Amino acid sequence: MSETIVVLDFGSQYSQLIARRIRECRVYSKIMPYYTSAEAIRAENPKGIILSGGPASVYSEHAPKCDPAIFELGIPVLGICYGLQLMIHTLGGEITRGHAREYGKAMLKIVKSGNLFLGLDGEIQVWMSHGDKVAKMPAGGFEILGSSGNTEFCAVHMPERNLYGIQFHPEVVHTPQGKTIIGNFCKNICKCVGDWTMESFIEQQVREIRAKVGSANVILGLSGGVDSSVAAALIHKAIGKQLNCIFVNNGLLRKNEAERVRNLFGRAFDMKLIYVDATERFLARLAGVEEPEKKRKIIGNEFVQVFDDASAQIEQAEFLAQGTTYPDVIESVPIDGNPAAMIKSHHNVGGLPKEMKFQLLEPLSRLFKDEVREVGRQLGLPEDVVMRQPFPGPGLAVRHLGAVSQKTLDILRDADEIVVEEIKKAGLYYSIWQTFAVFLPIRTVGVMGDERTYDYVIALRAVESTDGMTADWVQLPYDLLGRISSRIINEVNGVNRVVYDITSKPPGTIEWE
Ligand SMILES: Nc1ncnc2c1ncn2[C@@H]1O[C@H](COP(=O)(O)OP(=O)(O)OP(=O)(O)O)[C@@H](O)[C@H]1O
Ligand SMILES: O=c1[nH]c(=O)c2[nH+]cn([C@@H]3O[C@H](COP(=O)(O)O)[C@@H](O)[C@H]3O)c2[nH]1
Ligand SMILES: NC(=O)CC[C@H](N)C(=O)O
Ligand SMILES: [Mg+2]
Repeated sequence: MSETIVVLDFGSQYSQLIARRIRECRVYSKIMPYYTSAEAIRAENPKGIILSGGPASVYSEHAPKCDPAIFELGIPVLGICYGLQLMIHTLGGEITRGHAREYGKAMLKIVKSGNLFLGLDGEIQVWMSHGDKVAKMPAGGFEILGSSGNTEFCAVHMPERNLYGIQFHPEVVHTPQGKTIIGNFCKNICKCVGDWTMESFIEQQVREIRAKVGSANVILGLSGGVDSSVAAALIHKAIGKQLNCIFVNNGLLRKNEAERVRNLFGRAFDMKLIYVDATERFLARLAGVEEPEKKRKIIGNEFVQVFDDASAQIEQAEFLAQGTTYPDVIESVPIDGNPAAMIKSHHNVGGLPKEMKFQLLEPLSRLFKDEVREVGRQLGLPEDVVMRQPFPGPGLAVRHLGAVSQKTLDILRDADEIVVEEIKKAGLYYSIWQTFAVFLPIRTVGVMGDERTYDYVIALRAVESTDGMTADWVQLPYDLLGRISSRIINEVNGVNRVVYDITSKPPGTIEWE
């Protein structure tokens, strides 16, 4: 088992960031909801516990509280912001609404470095985001490690039980020494050696996959995207020919994608790859269908059927492997209850047919995306696979407004390829979340070579995002936009106008359907 630090989540927007910072110190981190019992936490055998921040106030009626026995486990605890306030409140101190709220940069004066601020002294810049403050410390036991202009008890320590609390956020980049502070907690205080590396992860997973699967067969839906590709490479390393990948060409893939995936995985990786060309099936079902949700439902259902048919040929297929990653499985704790309304139905092959009785194999379910990419690299996947931009399961259908046809999908494929080529040439592909072309089934008048044209419109979309939940349009350089536009109009038959989408999310969504 890897050394573990548990992050108790009180609904902070930064809980995942805390977990990632710990992993940057080569220590495995696990996020657990705030109501997890001290027993269940102890069962993880953690070297330390971090209490996250959170939107609530400890003195309010429905404030999320942790099991107070956590402070008696003999395991070091670091409370951050709400976590500090809760620790102090639980141990008999007093939290009140501060006179001045503190958001943004502040200076922390370190009065005692101790183990937490080892290597730091004097004044350091920290980032704050709070309205409550510690008004009174519990009687006895605590010492002050640092104060800011507004906050006397900004960093505190109880030596007897190895408890620490800080009012600022070390996990955000605006606390420049934050990494040192989290590193000090992991190494000096929790005594972790830091042996969580992707090499050790791969070795451990290979052993576990072999033990779990035995002599059975595994099937995996391979899309060519990052997650399923890395999962395939990892499982293949463990069980070789017992892995059966099913790659479905739904007729909605990018240009040359089918060939690329077959070459890489079938030939270069020598994987058992079942290639199903279901183009006709999909396009026949989609013929004349304009409504976006209807298109999505048809594609989802058809995927399941094709997958079901293909997997029926595989003997002793007891496991279904998926590229599920950590953000997919973290139990989110809704503190103020904000039920996200259904905007569009995202499709995965994950919606399995009911009759299939598979056990799931999800070897990446503890990793963040950047760790998944590192595993892919270590397994020898090329950079253009591990660094791909996300591509939606329903493919080009949600980037082609209205009813799709072979002819107009080809127009979109050609335009899309030019966009990706030019963005790569400009060195921007890997720093932008997504860049793509959208086909608009409307025609406008133009003039080419003195002749009137009446052709389709392509819209360009480029967005920055960290998780796809919110996004901002990218201010691409005008000359780059110009190059893309003239290449599309010159090289793609049927298009005579290119427009740029300058809508953020919200109010827009990233895909147009
Ligand atoms: N054309 C396809 N053939 C087979 N399986 C597919 C196909 N498209 C999607 N899938 C399955 O659906 C899952 C979810 O798709 P999703 O796009 O979320 O992940 P991904 O393609 O693996 O990675 P990424 O998020 O980087 O695109 C994939 O992991 C894969 O198992
Ligand atoms: O696997 C997927 N299946 C889907 O059905 C799907 N629809 C959208 N996306 C991707 O999700 C992110 C957010 O997209 P939207 O703002 O359009 O909802 C963006 O990254 C989209 O590309 C999908 N991914
Ligand atoms: N970021 C936080 O954890 C905020 C804690 C608490 N809600 C406050 O305003 O002080
Ligand atoms: Mg994908």
